[in-house]
Amino acid sequence: MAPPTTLNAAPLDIVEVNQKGVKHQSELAPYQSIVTPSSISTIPIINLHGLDDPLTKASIIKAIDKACTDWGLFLVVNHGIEESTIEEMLECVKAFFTLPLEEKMKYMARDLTIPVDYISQPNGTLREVLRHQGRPTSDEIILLWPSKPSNYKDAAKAFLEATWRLAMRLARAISEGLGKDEGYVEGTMEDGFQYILCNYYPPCPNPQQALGMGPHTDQCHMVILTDNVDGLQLKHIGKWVTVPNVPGALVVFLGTSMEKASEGRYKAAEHQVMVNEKTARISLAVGNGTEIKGLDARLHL
Ligand SMILES: O=C(O)CCC(=O)C(=O)O
Ligand SMILES: [Fe+2]
Repeated sequence: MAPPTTLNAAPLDIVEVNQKGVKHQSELAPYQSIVTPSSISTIPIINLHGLDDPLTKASIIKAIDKACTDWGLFLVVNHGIEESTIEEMLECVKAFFTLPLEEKMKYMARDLTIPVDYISQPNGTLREVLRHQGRPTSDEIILLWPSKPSNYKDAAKAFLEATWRLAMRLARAISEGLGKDEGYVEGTMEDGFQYILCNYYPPCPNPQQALGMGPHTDQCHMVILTDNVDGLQLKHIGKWVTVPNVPGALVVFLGTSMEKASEGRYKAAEHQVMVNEKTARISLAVGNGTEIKGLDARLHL
């Protein structure tokens, strides 16, 4: 068996980021002074193959603990979610956002009791977002999810269930990395809440002058995210670092309740989103956390 590996992403230095079309720091607006020129700034990519093998588990747990401590964000490969499950969900979400506006508007929540919502251009951004609960769920809730494209409900159910299983595996690994019982974090997620934000960012002719989403942290234990192109940025030691879109990898980052569960050892990842001049970007951000009930759950979306 191959030893577990903690691969390092290519250094996010100015040259590499420039090759991706982002301008030099001095040409950017202040909030986009983003580039970390140091080659030591490499976002960890953790290979989860071997996480269930007693021989290799400890070193993977150590790598996860280090990534959580140093970054609050890491990429995972061999994460156990089928490529086809992710692809189908991305395709469904893309198809949803290409529907006519009046069709999408059917999902605008009329009141706070409805656990599905579509918003066009929140806070003056160009973004569109479809968001809904993944857990707890029921046939009645799933009925409210988009009916177009026709496979949306099945694709979302499969994707969200697989994502929750991955969140549980990571919760166990994180607990051990914290020196606690394996079930420490998982125990707080027994009747846990899960939500998905499907974000669509159209191309923007002046990407230097706009942000897809401003700086924030998310209120959950961990977000598991996939996208079709770079755009997500993490604040790391005072600088914005672009999180690379690595084929086959998922992004994992910590939310505010994990900061609390870790008694401050880990920090919630502050992040923002850049827009792209040429390419529309879709991201699926799945928040996984503790139980949240009733109206609070709806407000949390
Ligand atoms: O689009 C992204 O990469 C991040 C989205 C995000 O931060 C969110 O939905 O809370
Ligand atoms: Fe976020």
